[in-house]
Amino acid sequence: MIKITIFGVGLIGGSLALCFKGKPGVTVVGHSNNPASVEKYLKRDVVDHATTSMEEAVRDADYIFLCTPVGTIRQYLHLLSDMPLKPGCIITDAGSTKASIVEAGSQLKRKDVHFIGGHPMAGKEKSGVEAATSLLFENAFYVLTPDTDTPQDAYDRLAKLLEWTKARIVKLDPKLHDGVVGAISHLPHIIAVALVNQIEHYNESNELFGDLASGGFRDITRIASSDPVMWRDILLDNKSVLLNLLKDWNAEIAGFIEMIESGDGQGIEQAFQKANHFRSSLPERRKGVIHSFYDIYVDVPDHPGIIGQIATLLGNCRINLSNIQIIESREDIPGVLRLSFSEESHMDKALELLKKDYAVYV
Ligand SMILES: NC(=O)C1=CN([C@@H]2O[C@H](COP(=O)(O)OP(=O)(O)OC[C@H]3O[C@@H](n4cnc5c(N)ncnc54)[C@H](O)[C@@H]3O)[C@@H](O)[C@H]2O)C=CC1
Ligand SMILES: O=C(O)C(=O)Cc1ccc(O)cc1
Repeated sequence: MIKITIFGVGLIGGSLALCFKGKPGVTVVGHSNNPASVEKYLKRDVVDHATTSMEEAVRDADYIFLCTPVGTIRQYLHLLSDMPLKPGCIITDAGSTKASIVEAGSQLKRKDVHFIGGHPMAGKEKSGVEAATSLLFENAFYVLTPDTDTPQDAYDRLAKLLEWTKARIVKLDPKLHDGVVGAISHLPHIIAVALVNQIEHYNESNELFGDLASGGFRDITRIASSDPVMWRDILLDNKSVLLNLLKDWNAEIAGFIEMIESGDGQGIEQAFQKANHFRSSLPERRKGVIHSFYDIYVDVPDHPGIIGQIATLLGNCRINLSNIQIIESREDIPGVLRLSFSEESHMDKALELLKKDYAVYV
C-alpha cells in the first residue's frame, strides 16, 4: 500500500487528495489540528482517513504533501525533522514560493528522507476543501525544485506519482521560480488588490463607481478575491523579488503619467500596440495561473430558464461545459453568462454553435 499524507486539505491539498484517492494500492490520509475539519474531509470523501494526530498521519507515510499557507510550511518542515518517518519518505509542498521553503527542507536532519519543493501552477480565487476538484491541475504546469543532493530516484518517484494530476512537470531552480512567478502571479495579485481598493475608496463617497464597474474591471480583478492569509505569506516571503518588481511597476505607471501629461498620443498608441503584440504572441491559453479554464462570454436575454436552455443546447451537441455563471444580470438589460470549458476544442465548438443565436465573445 502507498500511503500519501496531506497537511492542509484545502483547495490545493483537497484537489491533490482527489487526484490520488481511489488509485490502485493508494491510501490518502488528511491531517488537521481541528476535529471539525477532520469530519469535513471525511464527509466530503476527499481522503480515505483523517486524523488530528500528526504522529498517526506521518507513520509509515511514503509521501507527505504540505499544502498549508507558505509561512506554515516551514513550521511543518521543522516539526517533521524530529519525527519518526519511514526511510525513503518523500516530503513535498505546494507553496507558491520556493526559495525559503527549499532552504528549510534542506535542513531536514534525516538523510534517508527527501524534501522536493513543488508548486502546482493552477488554482483559483476560491479556497477551502469545498472548492477542491480532481480536474484542477489537468494540463497546468507543476513546478518541482529538487536540489543538487536530491537522489534522481526520489525525484522520479515523485514525478511518477504526480502523473495522476495530469499536470505537466517542469524542473526549476527555486530562486528562478520565485523571480518568474513573482512577476506573472504575485505582482498581478498586488495590482488587482490595489486597483479594487482604489475604486472602493472612491465608492465610499459615490456608489456609482461600484454600480458601473463591470467588464474589464471585473476581468482584471477576479484574483483580488483570493485568500488574504495565503497572500500575506506569499508577499512577505517573496519580499526582495516583489520590491524590485514594484519599482519597475512604478516606472511603467510613471511612463503613463508622463505621456498623458505631455499629450504624447503616439507614445500611448505604441504602449498599447506593444502590449497587444506580446499578449497575442503568448502560447495558446491553457489552464494554470490566472486562467483556469477556457472561457467565453454570451449576451443573453434576462429570462428564467436561459441557463438550462444553453446547457441543454451544448449537451445535445456533446460539448462538455465545466461551469456556467451569470456575471451580469439586471432588469431590462441583457445578462452576460460566462461559460467555462476544460478543453479548448469544446470551447471552439460552443463558439460556433452559439454565435448563430447569441452575441458571443472570448
Ligand atoms: N489557491 C491557489 O490558487 C494556489 C495555492 N497554492 C499554495 O498552496 C497552499 C495552499 O493554498 P490553498 O489550498 O489555496 O489554501 P486553502 O486555504 O484552501 O487551504 C489551506 C489549508 O491549510 C490549513 N491551514 C491554514 N493555516 C494553517 C495553520 N496555521 N496550520 C495548519 N493548517 C493550516 C487550512 O485549514 C486549509 O486546510 C499555499 O501555500 C498556497 O500558496 C499553490 C497554487 C495555487
Ligand atoms: O486564480 C488564479 O487564476 C490564480 O492565479 C491561482 C493561483 C494562485 C497562486 C498560485 O501560486 C498559483 C495559481
